Amino acid sequence: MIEVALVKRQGDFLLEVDFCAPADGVLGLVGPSGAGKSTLFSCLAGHTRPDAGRIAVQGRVLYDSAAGINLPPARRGIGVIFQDGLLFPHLSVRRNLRYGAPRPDPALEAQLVEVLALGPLLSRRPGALSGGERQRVAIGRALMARPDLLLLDEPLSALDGGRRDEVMRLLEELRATTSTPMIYISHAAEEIRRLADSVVTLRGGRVVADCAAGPSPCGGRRVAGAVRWV
Ligand SMILES: Nc1ncnc2c1ncn2[C@@H]1O[C@H](COP(=O)(O)OP(=O)(O)OP(=O)(O)O)[C@@H](O)[C@H]1O
Repeated sequence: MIEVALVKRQGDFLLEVDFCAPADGVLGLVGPSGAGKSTLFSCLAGHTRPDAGRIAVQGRVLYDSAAGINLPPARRGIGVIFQDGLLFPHLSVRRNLRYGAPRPDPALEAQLVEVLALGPLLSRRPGALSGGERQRVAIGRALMARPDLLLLDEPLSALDGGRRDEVMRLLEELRATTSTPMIYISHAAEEIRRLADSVVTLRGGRVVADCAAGPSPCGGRRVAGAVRWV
């Protein structure tokens, strides 16, 4: 279960959300520009400290203002992937991948190289990769840490049509083959339709309960009405 209840003020903007979602599959996070998606992501990843609230993933508390808990990003077990697949430019693909792992993990590395088709790229540096290839490496590096949760912030938006489709197919394959839950921000309805198992819609810093609810994964304790099971 992914449990999120938090308040964060930024200037005139107030993010105030309270929802839960199953910790498997893909949760789509959608909403118009300025709705607070990136702010919520940043709070989940630990880059922004909420004013109050609680965040837990699989029962593990990452942030709890009442209990004085605020784990730093590196201890949250969360992998983050941004639009432009930030990689270390001076390291080879192989070393970028290994950088993600807290300790050597040859079995996982081999699996990811296979699934992400990185074999021919391993000795290249990021400057010699296409956008889609860079994004595949970024996904691999995040997964090398065996995260409890993967956050993807518009991972396809910097890619052209062909590359976008290539990485989308890969994400579909990952959803089917790994047990790592993902939260996926996108403006593209098509991406959400293909990838997301459930959806949270943000508007003006709040979760909008605009869809019929299925059974609540947390016993109706939270605003299950805000989560649409697609
Ligand atoms: N440091 C800041 N200080 C004041 N306001 C901020 C700050 N950072 C973001 N905001 C405001 O918070 C609101 C939410 O921004 P956020 O980036 O989370 O939205 P978003 O849904 O991710 O938008 P987009 O889809 O355009 O990326 C916006 O109104 C933004 O102007």
